[in-house]
Amino acid sequence: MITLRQLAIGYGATPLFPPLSGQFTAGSLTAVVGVNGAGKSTLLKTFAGLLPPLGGSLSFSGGKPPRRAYLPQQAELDRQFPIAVSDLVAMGCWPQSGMFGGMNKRATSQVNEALANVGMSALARSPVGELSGGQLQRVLFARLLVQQAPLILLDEPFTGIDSATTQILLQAIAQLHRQGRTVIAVLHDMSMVAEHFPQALLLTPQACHWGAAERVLEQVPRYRAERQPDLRAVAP
Ligand SMILES: Nc1ncnc2c1ncn2[C@@H]1O[C@H](COP(=O)(O)OP(=O)(O)OP(=O)(O)O)[C@@H](O)[C@H]1O
Repeated sequence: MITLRQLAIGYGATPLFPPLSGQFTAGSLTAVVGVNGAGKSTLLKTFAGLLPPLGGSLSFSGGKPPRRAYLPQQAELDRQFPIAVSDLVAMGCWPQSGMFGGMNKRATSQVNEALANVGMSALARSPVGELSGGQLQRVLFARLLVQQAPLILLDEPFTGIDSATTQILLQAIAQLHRQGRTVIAVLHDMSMVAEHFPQALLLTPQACHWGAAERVLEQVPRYRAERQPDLRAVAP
């Protein structure tokens, strides 16, 4: 679905990591990992069409970019915007209905279903400004669900989020995967990657590693070190 050919990204003349080539196949579920500043968010912004590549190319099957649902890091969102929870979620219907298309029955039931999926039905009429960080993240996920985009881009969706919300959002991601969406998520928790993500892409300034998550994670020193005690435990 997305083919990278010698893709170079960054903000100045120097790319953040070596040119990247490969493919995100349709329906794949990939975690993007790497240390702080490796370029994970920048890569996602490039996929979202918010930043042009410095070099190489990014192409999509079908010739043009598919509809993309992009969830940026929470810090980049304006919490003070005066809007109710259900209206924020309904904004996810705009790509299909148009901004002034109004909410038909189908869109309304999509919004209600998405809020139920993330356990937020009871707060549908609450102002967004009154939500906790975890509640806000659930609502933003509900907005993402109603977008029904074939390509989903998630930037650190679990950072600073309580464990109950994390479990709900992991289930929502698994559901998107079962529906055949292509999901690319920036993550910091390597155990979570190992458990829930079949594919991984590790970015470092020296080299990028891309493929089956268990093999890619072997390249992460911190993850290898954490697993050493387990390996010793099963050794004869
Ligand atoms: N708008 C910008 N202009 C110039 N440089 C930027 C800009 N945004 C980020 N950078 C720099 O680009 C590099 C990569 O940033 P990016 O946010 O993509 O890293 P990251 O891997 O997502 O890090 P983190 O895990 O801390 O979120 C960093 O050195 C950062 O300082």
